[in-house]
Amino acid sequence: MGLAYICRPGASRRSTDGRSTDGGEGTMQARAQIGVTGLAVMGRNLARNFAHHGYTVAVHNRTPARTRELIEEFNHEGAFVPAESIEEFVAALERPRRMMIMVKAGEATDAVIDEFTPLLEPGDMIIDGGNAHFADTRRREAALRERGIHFVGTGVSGGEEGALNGPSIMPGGSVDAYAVLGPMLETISAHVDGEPCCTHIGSDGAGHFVKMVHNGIEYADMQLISEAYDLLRQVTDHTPAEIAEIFRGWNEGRLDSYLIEITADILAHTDPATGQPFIDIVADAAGQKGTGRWTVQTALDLGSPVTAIAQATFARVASSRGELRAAYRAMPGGIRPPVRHDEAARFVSQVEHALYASKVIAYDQGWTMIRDAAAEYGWDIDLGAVARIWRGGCIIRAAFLDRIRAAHAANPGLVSLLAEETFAAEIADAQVPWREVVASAAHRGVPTPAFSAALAYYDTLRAERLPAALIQGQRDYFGAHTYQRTDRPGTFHTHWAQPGRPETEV
Ligand SMILES: NC(=O)C1=CN([C@@H]2O[C@H](COP(=O)(O)OP(=O)(O)OC[C@H]3O[C@@H](n4cnc5c(N)ncnc54)[C@H](OP(=O)(O)O)[C@@H]3O)[C@@H](O)[C@H]2O)C=CC1
Ligand SMILES: O=C(CO)[C@H](O)[C@H](O)COP(=O)(O)O
Repeated sequence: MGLAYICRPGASRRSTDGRSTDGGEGTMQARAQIGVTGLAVMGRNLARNFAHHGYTVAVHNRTPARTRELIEEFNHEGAFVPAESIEEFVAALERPRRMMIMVKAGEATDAVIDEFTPLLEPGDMIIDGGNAHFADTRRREAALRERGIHFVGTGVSGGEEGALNGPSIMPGGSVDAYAVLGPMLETISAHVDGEPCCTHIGSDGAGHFVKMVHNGIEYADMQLISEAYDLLRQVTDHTPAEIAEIFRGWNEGRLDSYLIEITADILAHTDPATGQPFIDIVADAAGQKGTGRWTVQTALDLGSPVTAIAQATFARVASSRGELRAAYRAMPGGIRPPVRHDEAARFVSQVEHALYASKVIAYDQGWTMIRDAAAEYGWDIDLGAVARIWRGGCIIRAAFLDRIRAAHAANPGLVSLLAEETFAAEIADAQVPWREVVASAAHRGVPTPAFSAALAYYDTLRAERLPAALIQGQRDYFGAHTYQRTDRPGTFHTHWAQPGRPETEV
């Protein structure tokens, strides 16, 4: 037997924005302002979040047991309309229907869209809150637009806790759809300084693109923090608990962020089974679901040089290649001893500089990629607003995002954070310790792929002249691929095999 139209007594009177305001009318034919299908950790908590904000929420899951569990555990929290069939679910939604899909990204999303679409009507809205690839979102949006259905690919970040208490939300899709959905999504999002961590990112796949880059930056930030930990562990004699305290201190300053905060907690944790530091009993092979990999693949297509994000992604892959690590393990490593105890404090300060500078570079790379995609796909993305909505709710929330927001607000054409004077001054100030840390890591055989990539990126972009000239010469030599000259316009080829190596303009 289906469960639809059973709802918590008392949720039928609406405030002016459509939210339920009171109770007292008993069981009724429910009309939900929003529906959520897919009730695993994210969908379940987003449904509860909508309900906590006064919306009547239709809930559905392929396996009905999850729907029943939600109702058993949380029905008292708000107005839910449980549905065991897709027909019941669709019938429970007010028109235009607003349904959110929170299922495993990929084939499952297509399966759910195919199942539900025949039951929908022009003007209805499907919000895909999963971590979909933006190209899939563009395809789905175009197909559903043909049928008059709005498809709103929406990035959601914040994990289980954020979904419940306020995530960062990155909706794409049409302006018309956002006019209807925006107020609801903004209401359930995190808020910082009274502003919602939700904004319309741009048309079709822009929301999922920006969420993908968020995750790419997340990979870089996590790798940089992990490298900082590893340096403090291997180059000084600090214990994990002492390093936790160092991170707690950093969290009071310019590195203030969710990821630094949880890092301190993780490092301070003792494994109850062994009494060992938790960090020492976790296998050192990093997993991934794929959004970092998509970021790197897409960056190559766009020509966006996201080197720190790429190294962070490859570092996860390398950590999981046990057979390769076994083959390299016996090779010689560092050529310098750890720093002396009395030098440790100085080294800790240098690592803080290196971490901050590398982090600025990684975020800058992410913004470059978003700008490149906006140009490629015709998305009108407000780069300052992206920083604004990442200040709360999401995994990379950090105090310094407010400065990125302010930098873009002051200069909407900002090409790089290093073109903004306070960031430029900080990075200039950090460059000596940053170089010393990377050199120190190399001397001691501590792997710092993301620190090193960020520093190399900085040196690449500030260089007056790059060895790319030699690459052009090589390409012309073996493949007649031509080159440009520095002294006059045109495209040239040198006939390398001919006597006198004459040059022709092509
Ligand atoms: N977990 C996280 O921290 C975050 C996740 N996301 C994204 O949110 C989405 C949901 O994530 P999460 O809650 O972790 O759940 P999962 O990604 O683990 O997906 C499980 C859900 O997908 C449903 N599902 C799987 N295949 C199908 C199918 N063919 N047809 C219908 N339903 C199907 C499952 O239904 P059933 O119960 O019947 O198996 C279940 O409800 C994903 O796209 C994820 O990438 C986004 C941000 C953070
Ligand atoms: O989207 C998220 C947060 O923003 C998820 O936490 C993300 O799926 C984690 O990615 P991975 O498993 O690849 O580390």
